Amino acid sequence: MDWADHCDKALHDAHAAGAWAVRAVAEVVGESTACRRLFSKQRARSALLVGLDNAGKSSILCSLPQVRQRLQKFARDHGLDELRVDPTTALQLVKFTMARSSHHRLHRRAMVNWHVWDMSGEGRARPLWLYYCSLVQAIVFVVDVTDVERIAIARNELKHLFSHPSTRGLPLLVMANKTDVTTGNDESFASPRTTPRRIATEMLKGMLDLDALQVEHGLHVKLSECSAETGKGIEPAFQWLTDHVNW
Ligand SMILES: Nc1nc2c(ncn2[C@@H]2O[C@H](COP(=O)(O)OP(=O)(O)OP(=O)(O)O)[C@@H](O)[C@H]2O)c(=O)[nH]1
Ligand SMILES: [Mg+2]
Repeated sequence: MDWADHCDKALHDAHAAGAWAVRAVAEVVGESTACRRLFSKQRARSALLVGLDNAGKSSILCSLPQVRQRLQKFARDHGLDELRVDPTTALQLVKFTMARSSHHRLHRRAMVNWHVWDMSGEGRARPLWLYYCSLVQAIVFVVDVTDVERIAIARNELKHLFSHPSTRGLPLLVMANKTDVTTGNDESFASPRTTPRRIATEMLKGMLDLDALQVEHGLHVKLSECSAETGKGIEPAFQWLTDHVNW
């Protein structure tokens, strides 16, 4: 029996016996790098964080507890009173770790080491999105729900991004950000009599053509409300991504 057969048989037997046996088998056959990779409880995965300028992409990352703690330490070490998020120039790479939920049979509480490419949303920097999308396993698209005037531009940019063959089948997390902003009339966009000031999340799905994108490109899509200002909805959204990224 050669090595590949040995691994196949070990996997088959382990599946039959239950997940605990897979771990035991992994220890026995763990000499092979390929096998170690197969059974490893950690994965490095990359995501592209995009959306129009001022949508709140960098603020969202900074409000993740894993990232915020590191930034606060940096601020303390450098005598800074407050952390300010400036518009991103071109791109920045932000790394953090998140555990997968325990529903995965073989890799309970497995860890994903996220490498998130936080891209500038400025018009002239958007062509970079297409270059970086071939390097990632997930896409996060941030929309500012108060930016009613530019929602059509956001939709076109999202569509353009998913015209790239590398994005096919990738999980897409759409974050409806700035939901903390009160407008006096939350559903105002639905009423032609009032000035539209905030997009209701249930309307965003249609406005971004998410159903069509999902069907056309075979995507896993999740639309999440959030606020980088209050931190609400950010962790659960990234938890979804961590659970749905290709293992
Ligand atoms: N009220 C409110 N303001 C927010 C929220 N998220 C971000 N902002 C503000 O929106 C502005 C833009 O935030 P950024 O995080 O720099 O936006 P960005 O998408 O990274 O922008 P670029 O890097 O230029 O593409 C900042 O003034 C933030 O303080 C939010 O959830 N609520
Ligand atoms: Mg930014």
